[in-house]
Amino acid sequence: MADQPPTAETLVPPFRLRRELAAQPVRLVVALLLAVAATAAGLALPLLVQKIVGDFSAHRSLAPGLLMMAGAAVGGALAQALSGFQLARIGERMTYRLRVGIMAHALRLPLPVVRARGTGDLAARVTSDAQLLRQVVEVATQLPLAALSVLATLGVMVWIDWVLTAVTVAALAVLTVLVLVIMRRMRSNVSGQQDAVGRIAQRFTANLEALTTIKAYRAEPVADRALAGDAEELRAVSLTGARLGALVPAVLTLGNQFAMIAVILTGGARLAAGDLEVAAFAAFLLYLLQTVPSVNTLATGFGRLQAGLAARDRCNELLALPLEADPDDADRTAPAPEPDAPAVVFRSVSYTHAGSGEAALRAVSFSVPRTGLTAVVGPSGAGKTTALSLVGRFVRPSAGAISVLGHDAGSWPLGALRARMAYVDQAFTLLEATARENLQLGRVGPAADGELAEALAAVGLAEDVARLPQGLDTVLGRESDLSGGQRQRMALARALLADTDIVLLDEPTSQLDGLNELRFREIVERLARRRAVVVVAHRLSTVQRADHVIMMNRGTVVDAADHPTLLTRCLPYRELVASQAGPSLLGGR
Ligand SMILES: Nc1ncnc2c1ncn2[C@@H]1O[C@H](COP(=O)(O)OP(=O)(O)OP(=O)(O)O)[C@@H](O)[C@H]1O
Repeated sequence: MADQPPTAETLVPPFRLRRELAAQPVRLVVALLLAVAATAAGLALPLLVQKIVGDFSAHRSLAPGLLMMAGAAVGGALAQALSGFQLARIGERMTYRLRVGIMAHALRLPLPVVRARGTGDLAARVTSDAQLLRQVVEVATQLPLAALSVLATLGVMVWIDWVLTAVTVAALAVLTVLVLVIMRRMRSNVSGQQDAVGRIAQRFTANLEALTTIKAYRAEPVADRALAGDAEELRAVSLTGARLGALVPAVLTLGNQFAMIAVILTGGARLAAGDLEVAAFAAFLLYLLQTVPSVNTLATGFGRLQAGLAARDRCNELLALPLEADPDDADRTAPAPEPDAPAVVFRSVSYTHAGSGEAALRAVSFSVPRTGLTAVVGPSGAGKTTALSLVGRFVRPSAGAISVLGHDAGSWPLGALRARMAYVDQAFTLLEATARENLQLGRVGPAADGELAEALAAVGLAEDVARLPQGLDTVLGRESDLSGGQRQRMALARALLADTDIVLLDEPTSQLDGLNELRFREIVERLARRRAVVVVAHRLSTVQRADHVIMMNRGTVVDAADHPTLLTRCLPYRELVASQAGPSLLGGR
């Protein structure tokens, strides 16, 4: 069903890190055990060094100690690599689920929300935010292990010499406080950086989409300036982040040096006093050196965790946006169309576009018969496209009621409502998919080749499609594209094949030549014999043949009747027709 996300594997919002990590328990436990083994091998090394130094002093054989050391080193490295790979698999699965989940969610958001957010910004969540979140998997497992390693090392160090350990702990405590203060500020900075990335992506995508116009008007410098402004914003916020980030290794180095000097001075004094042996001091120093990477992992890991959590919040903010379908849609069954009810009825419908101060439709009422051609006419900005959007429930009325096939539009599950309609928009949009796939959008089952050929012939596209490099299986949109008029006819063929009760056509003849306009009229007349065809029309040739004409102006319905009646009784309609056709056409059909 069209309203369902693509696979059972997809995410149920909100995105929860712990749930994702726990989704593959065996793999996670194996990864953790391998990481523990690698850490243990690392911890054993200084003890083995201590043993070798002791064996050397006591003139015992060094071979067993050296063999054990080599085994611990190689085994530890192997365990670390395997653990990393298992974690990567968990991370990739999680990122896959997040990406698919975000994309599925974004496709199901209301159109005005998607427009307001911008395509580039939404794309940034799937690309850079998901990537940032990906690294959290390693970090989330590295952090406890690093903490464990530091604690275990400290334990062994206490066992070797508690005084030196106390000195080390004091130095590390100062270090930790400083790093934590920096990390807290990094999270909000990462969020700011990702917002800025989204803004750049948004403007860049919009500019690429408008590239023909930009080139035609030599507007590259204007676009450059705006893009450079966005890039500058990102640079500024990233620099603040870089300043914070650069502080971390500096503080770490300082802290480590401080700890080392304090330990060497204290250890030297204790050696001189005879309270510490050389072998124990050597082992202690090795352990101290070994805590350095773990402490570094802890500090940088917290930084990456903050970045990942900021990205998670941004992803969850998107996933929390309500979908356009009602939450109970899945549980509702579609009503059966009332046999004698009109196709569409508007009762006092008003609508104001988000962000617009003025209503696009004001208390609009009209009815579209179950079969026949209904033309919606009126000057530019009258509200014709808005009315069509309300029928398709791309937007919902601010006031009033819309009924479709005898039932309140709200009582239809969204997917079932749209399955009753074919829609040809002003842009004659084609998906980046094969001609065959484009033609079959909205169909429940695949169409046979004969059926496709018939639809293409009806719109005069059979030869054009045959000339494509792979015919019906040519991917449209990039190298192989169609002309504006061909796209328009493709969209019409799609509407023909969809076989729905209602066909909504928004200015479908604007790019058709004389012959194809004639074809279009024939198709519309054929369709209108069995279905309700609503055409937003500017061309008189379409309007004159309509069974029913709805005249709109400034968001209201001025009058509705057939063409001859409107000509006689509706002055704005007469004026509209006269402005397009001249007085000679005012005579009627
Ligand atoms: N996305 C939008 N956001 C804000 N206002 C909008 C939006 N789309 C349309 N409008 C406004 O709503 C009003 C009706 O627009 P609509 O596109 O429905 O008119 P129309 O009759 O189809 O015009 P045209 O014949 O020029 O296509 C206009 O004043 C327009 O400026």
